[in-house]
Amino acid sequence: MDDINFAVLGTGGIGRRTLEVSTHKDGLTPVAACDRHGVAVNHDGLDVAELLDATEGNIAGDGTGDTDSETRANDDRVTDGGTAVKQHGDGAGIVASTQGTPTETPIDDIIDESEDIDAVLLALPNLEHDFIPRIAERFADAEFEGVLIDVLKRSRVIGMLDEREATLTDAGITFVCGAGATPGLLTGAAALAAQSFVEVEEVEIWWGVGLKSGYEDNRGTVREDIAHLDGYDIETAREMDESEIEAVIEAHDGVLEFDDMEHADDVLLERAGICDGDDVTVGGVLDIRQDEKPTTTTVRVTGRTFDGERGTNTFQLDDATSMAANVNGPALGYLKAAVRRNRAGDYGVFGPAELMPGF
Ligand SMILES: NC(=O)c1ccc[n+]([C@@H]2O[C@H](COP(=O)([O-])OP(=O)(O)OC[C@H]3O[C@@H](n4cnc5c(N)ncnc54)[C@H](O)[C@@H]3O)[C@@H](O)[C@H]2O)c1
Repeated sequence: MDDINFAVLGTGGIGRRTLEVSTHKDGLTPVAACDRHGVAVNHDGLDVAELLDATEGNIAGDGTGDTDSETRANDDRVTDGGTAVKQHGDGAGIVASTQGTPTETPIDDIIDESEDIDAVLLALPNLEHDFIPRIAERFADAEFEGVLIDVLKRSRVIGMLDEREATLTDAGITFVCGAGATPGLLTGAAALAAQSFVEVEEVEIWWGVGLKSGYEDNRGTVREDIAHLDGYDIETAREMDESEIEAVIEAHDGVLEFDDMEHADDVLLERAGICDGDDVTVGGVLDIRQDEKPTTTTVRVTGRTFDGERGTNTFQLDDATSMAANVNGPALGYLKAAVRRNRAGDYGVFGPAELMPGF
């Protein structure tokens, strides 16, 4: 396969690691990246090592995906407990890199360069449900022909992308949604595990994440997960200030447990014809204070075989594999699969299970 030039929107916890993992994969050249305040573009290839050094502990964002850069640009609060790490304001994020330039329109700046970009990975917070679908529309309006891929989690966003499918198809865009770990790797694993059965009764996804870098480096992920806790939703989580987030983490001793989450694995498995979305459950445990996973990530698919047996196929991730490895390896793997489809003229909206053996 020919080389792939790609861009990353959002260089927070996920986006930074996307760039790093891509340097270990064949044929992937990162040519553009942006965060809320800055953009870096080099069509010959970004210097990933320099960009990562410059943004270490220095993510421009608070995990809300706020589009209101005016107020943020003048906000230079130090939010890391008093050390000198900048999270907001002048010099935060990509603009700290020698490759970065400040901008108030980071996404439009990438869209302006998109004629020479094959694929764009969206590693943005999704605390406004239609944030990512609206960005997809902007790429389509600009006549981008290529791949868009996100790692979003919420079930209802998939419907919003489906509503825009005709626009995306007409533009020549292949959009892969929910292509991180869960949804993503684990959805694909469930689709594979289901192949033994002629009827799938239940899919149980149970994840464990230990975030060695904690809240500071994974603001979008942690804030969005808090929205799944009892008593919270996406609006309340978006409005919380940093001290309120820290207080929730403190009240749970750093360990947040989630049952029956609204994760898109259900709609993504249903749209691939694997099972009914109602038969899919997702839960897990997030430990924000240590590297070790609090529980082993497991996918259990229970079904009936053609010859009358009932069984459960189980897929487990090794506890040694980090969230960053399990989101970004698959995201870039799905990106490559999507570029193959796009180059073959296959456009529209796809989930990770649709890129696996059919059911
Ligand atoms: N599917 C999965 O398995 C999985 C796992 C982990 C995280 N995620 C998702 O990945 C996403 C990113 O999480 P994170 O922890 O990296 O977030 P983060 O807060 O660390 O980083 C977000 C980045 O987006 C940038 N950004 C925000 N608003 C922007 C705007 N309007 N324009 C341009 N850039 C903007 C910020 O500056 C920052 O660089 C979240 O939606 C999270 O839920 C998915």
